[in-house]
Amino acid sequence: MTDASSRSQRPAPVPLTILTGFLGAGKTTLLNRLLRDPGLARSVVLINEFGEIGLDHLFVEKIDGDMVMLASGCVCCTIRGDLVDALEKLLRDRDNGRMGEFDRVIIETTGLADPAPVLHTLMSHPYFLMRFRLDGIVTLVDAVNGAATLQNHPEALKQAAIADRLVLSKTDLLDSDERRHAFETLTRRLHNINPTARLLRAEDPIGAAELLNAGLHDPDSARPNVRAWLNAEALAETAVTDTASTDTCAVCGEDHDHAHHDHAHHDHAHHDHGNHDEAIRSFCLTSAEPLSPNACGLFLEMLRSAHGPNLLRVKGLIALSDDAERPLVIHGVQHVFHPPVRLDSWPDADRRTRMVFIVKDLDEKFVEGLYRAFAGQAAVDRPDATALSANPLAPRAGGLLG
Ligand SMILES: Nc1nc2c(ncn2[C@@H]2O[C@H](COP(=O)(O)OP(=O)(O)OP(=O)(O)O)[C@@H](O)[C@H]2O)c(=O)[nH]1
Repeated sequence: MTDASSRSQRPAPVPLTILTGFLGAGKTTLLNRLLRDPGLARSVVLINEFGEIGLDHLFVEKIDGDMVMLASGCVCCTIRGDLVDALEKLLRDRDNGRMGEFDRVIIETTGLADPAPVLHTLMSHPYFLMRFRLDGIVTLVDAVNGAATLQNHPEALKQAAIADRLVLSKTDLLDSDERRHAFETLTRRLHNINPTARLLRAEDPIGAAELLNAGLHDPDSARPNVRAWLNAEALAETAVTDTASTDTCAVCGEDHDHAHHDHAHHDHAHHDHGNHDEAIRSFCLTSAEPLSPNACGLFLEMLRSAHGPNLLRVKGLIALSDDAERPLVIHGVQHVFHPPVRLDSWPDADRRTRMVFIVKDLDEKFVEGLYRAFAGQAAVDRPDATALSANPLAPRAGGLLG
């Protein structure tokens, strides 16, 4: 059999959605509603309920038709192997006709889960990379208790930071001015944490169309929908090939001359953006210059190996110099990156490299500087230039006494 014919017989990858949110945020309630949507009639749901099934049970137990319950423990750590086993079993059962066809898999994680390791499992398993495609991360946030949860539980903050869709549940309980005011603050805060995610209310008549299909693949067309997936428009852009540009700060909404604007001083010294989630920042780097494939690999590897834990999510479309007509799609969650995909052509007229970063405790200037260095655009940065000019021993025109 030729490569081409075996490829053509390979089943299309099944879209996989991760549904997360803190304990009691309303995941199961939303899921029950979603599953009534005829568009999701052929979905399989993997549920990981913390502590609900003892370890002496089978690691996967088929319950209630298309529901599969994962064993006790947290999907992000103790049963990551079980998640792999459960997904492999699903594929085997489907391929062998032991279970019906399914069009989608939804994993509902326990509220205590860090969703990143679940994504790592999917992004680094060679067989799953062929059989599944990550469709998106839907995170539920309780409109009443969400602020306190974000404050006290770092995993909840991370669930919000890496989401493609943020769904606010329990908005029907906003029955006082105090609660409504707190809710407005919460929505602003969520937007600051993750401006690229669509913010929705569970109370609204939202269904599969609004919540799902948040991935790179557009089910309505044969082409990837990179623009919607990146949603770079939601962020201020930092043009790394320009010497200066005026941008709108993603944190405070003010315009700045980027070359002279020090975010670190600006937003912490003058603005109160709320809470310790200020350490989470999102930004978009753009560049009109194609990057050599080697430089691109080194840039991503350096970023990943040195700052992996700080990269909550990285998505990008990169122009490469070996074939500037075929951009590269990158997608990383912390230190794990999906194998990069080379597109056949640009998705629209914008031929610039665009990389969206959601990071924690990582300075945008650092990432920008690193990109410049690999793109061969290294420049003396401003603090160093100031240090030089303020140093009486630094060489200058006219000599030391000049
Ligand atoms: N008023 C109101 N109650 C809700 C809403 N969504 C969920 N609830 C209630 O909140 C409680 C928790 O909802 P679940 O759907 O079980 O939440 P969960 O995130 O699956 O909970 P865990 O699995 O324990 O993490 C239940 O009593 C729901 O009835 C909502 O939009 N409005």
